[in-house]
Amino acid sequence: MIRYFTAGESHGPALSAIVEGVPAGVALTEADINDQLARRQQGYGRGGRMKIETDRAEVLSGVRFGKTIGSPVAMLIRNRDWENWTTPMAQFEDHAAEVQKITIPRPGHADLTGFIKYGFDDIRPVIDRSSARETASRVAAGSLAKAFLRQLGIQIGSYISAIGPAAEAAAPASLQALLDAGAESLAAEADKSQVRMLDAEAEAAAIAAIDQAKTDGDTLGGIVELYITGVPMGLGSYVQHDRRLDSMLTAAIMSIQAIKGVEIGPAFDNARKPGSQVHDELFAGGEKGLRRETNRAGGIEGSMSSGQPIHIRAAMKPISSLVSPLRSFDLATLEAVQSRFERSDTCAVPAAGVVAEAVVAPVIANALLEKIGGDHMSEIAERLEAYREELRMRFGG
Ligand SMILES: Cc1cc2nc3c(=O)[nH]c(=O)nc-3n(C[C@H](O)[C@H](O)[C@H](O)COP(=O)(O)O)c2cc1C
Ligand SMILES: C=C(O[C@@H]1CC(C(=O)O)=C[C@@H](OP(=O)(O)O)[C@H]1O)C(=O)O
Repeated sequence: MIRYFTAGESHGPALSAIVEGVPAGVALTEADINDQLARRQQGYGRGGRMKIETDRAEVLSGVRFGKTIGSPVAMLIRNRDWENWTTPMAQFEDHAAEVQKITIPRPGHADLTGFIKYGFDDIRPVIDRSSARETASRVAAGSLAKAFLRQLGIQIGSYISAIGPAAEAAAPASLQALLDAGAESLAAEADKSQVRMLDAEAEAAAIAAIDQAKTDGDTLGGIVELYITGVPMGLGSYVQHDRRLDSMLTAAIMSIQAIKGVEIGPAFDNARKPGSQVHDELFAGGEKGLRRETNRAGGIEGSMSSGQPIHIRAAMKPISSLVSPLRSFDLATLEAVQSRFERSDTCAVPAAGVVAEAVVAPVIANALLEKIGGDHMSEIAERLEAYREELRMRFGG
């Protein structure tokens, strides 16, 4: 079972991750990790920090001769910005007297509640750990599970269907072909766009909306579309609440900073339709084998993978650090004041898509390992192939 922890402050010396339980024998290159980190840094509307950082993971353990060895993988991602923060974020020297305390919380961020919960007199430590800078560690961790899954024919990819107030773009005509080629083809296509959109008109509208938000000192959210292809039938289970694949996947995505809604397939649209227009009819036999000809369930039935692409949609709220201030108050004096601005992205929805890909990878990897077991790659690949073959023998395809 893959488990991981992250550590690191946004303006501390480095971020880190320890990933435990990656099977042995997973082929791994530095690019498998660093390309994902670079993708996470992209996106129109990101702030000044992304010009400072060029995230790269230093792998400290768990890999030998380009393959995992089953032991924990420790990774370090240095913060280039640290050199500008050695005084306000000093670990052992006490600079409290020289560093101005931050006492005005931003509405919508973790500032107010974190300050009170942890008993601080300065919001800085809240800002530094609640920051989505932490998602660089999660993307590094997820890239290991992604590599493991890729080598078993399971791919994860995402694109963005909405940014800001413009109507959500309908799924493009090319979507099915991209999914047939594997969800990483979908992601590669999305990565060609600065906003990771597949529709040229929607892309132009999103860029214009981000420019307008920037001019207005405002921020934007949007919608991530995530797909996982090649998932065999039967991962997860209906028998116990904590084994439900949909609940594990949505919890992982909901754990991403600023994600406030998650649905499997078009769940909210389905809720307004009769069952006859929602449920995917079942077919078997012939060259196509076991199948459904629609995928309105988003690839999950009975909390188990159905064998179809898993489709998850996630809503990201607008960034909460606004140049044009909102009303707040000073925690030191309780005086009503305007919120203060902290360097920030205007929109980070494209990056959130990359993070979503990373956080679901260990969930799928663990559900697969639970189903077929195995400690090393060839054992796992053999067992998965035997399972797929058994289904083909029984149902065709
Ligand atoms: C990739 C990414 C980048 C983000 N960048 C910013 C940012 O620059 N400024 C900001 O205020 N919030 C940013 N956020 C969102 C905050 O981290 C988040 O709103 C905050 O931690 C409070 O948590 P919550 O929104 O989940 O309640 C970003 C989120 C993600 C996923
Ligand atoms: C640093 C990253 O994102 C940060 C997420 C973030 C927040 O509040 O979540 C606030 C900003 O931090 P800073 O004040 O250092 O510019 C973003 O840049 C990153 O994604 O690597």
